[in-house]
Amino acid sequence: MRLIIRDDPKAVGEYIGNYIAKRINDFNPTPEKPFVLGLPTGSSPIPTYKHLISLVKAGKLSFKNVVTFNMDEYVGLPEDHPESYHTFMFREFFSHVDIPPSQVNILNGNAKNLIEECKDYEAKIKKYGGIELFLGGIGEDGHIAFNEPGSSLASRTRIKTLAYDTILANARFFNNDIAAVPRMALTVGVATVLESREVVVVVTGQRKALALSKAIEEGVNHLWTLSALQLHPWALIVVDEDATAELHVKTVKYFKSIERVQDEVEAAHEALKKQGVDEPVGSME
Ligand SMILES: N[C@@H]1[C@@H](O)[C@H](O)[C@@H](COP(=O)(O)O)O[C@@H]1O
Repeated sequence: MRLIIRDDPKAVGEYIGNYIAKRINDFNPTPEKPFVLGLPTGSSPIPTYKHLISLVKAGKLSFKNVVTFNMDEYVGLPEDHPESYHTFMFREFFSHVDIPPSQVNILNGNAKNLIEECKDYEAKIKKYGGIELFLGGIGEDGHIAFNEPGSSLASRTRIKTLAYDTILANARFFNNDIAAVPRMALTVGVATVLESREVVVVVTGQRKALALSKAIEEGVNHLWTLSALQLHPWALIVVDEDATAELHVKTVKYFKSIERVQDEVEAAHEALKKQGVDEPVGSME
């Protein structure tokens, strides 16, 4: 796992935006072989979306041959509700880039059969050959997507009851009316995320600091589902200074030293890929 520390959320967004753009451009996607990208909602990825939009507007990136799968959606919230993840994604991102809407996949939290909806979502991801890069965010309790504390680390896309902490945290999007926050969501599982070839997670703000330290300084633990990333061979967490507040100084120093040789790692990874070796370089993980 690598940890990249930047000064503030804007710099984090620029870093991740450039990173994703490079991955997509290097992949050289076509209609027959699209780049499959997993995406999150939340305030943390907004600077990344802003930067990706600016790259598209500058002609440096295109989403024409990108297929996206979103991480999660509330159950029972109308699709056109201002706080549905459908609305969020089109408002913050999809409406500003050149992705054909038919290539956007978001779980339908109003499906008649929610279990089938989840199964079909997993099947569709498989049909596309899996997710190339999953971008994620985390909750204050360390959840990735809506994989709340105690979620199975082998979980797949499913219906999930939201933790009270998450309902409280998300009340800010519903005029601070706790009763208005949906109690359930559909979410990809921890295993769905771990199965993607690469995972990039954005963590910004001091309120995420405890979750970050639990996830990277302690063991793999279903109470902090982000910690499952320790099992992924090609994981990157990009954070701002505020999010490092609970980390040991030696942890921060270690990851900063790793960053210094990151370019070499990237170059080695690329060289291996060119030789047809799929496994990413593991020495820096
Ligand atoms: N289900 C979403 C998560 O996928 C997201 O990571 C989290 C963080 O949101 P924010 O970035 O606004 O803190 O919010 C919700 O819980």
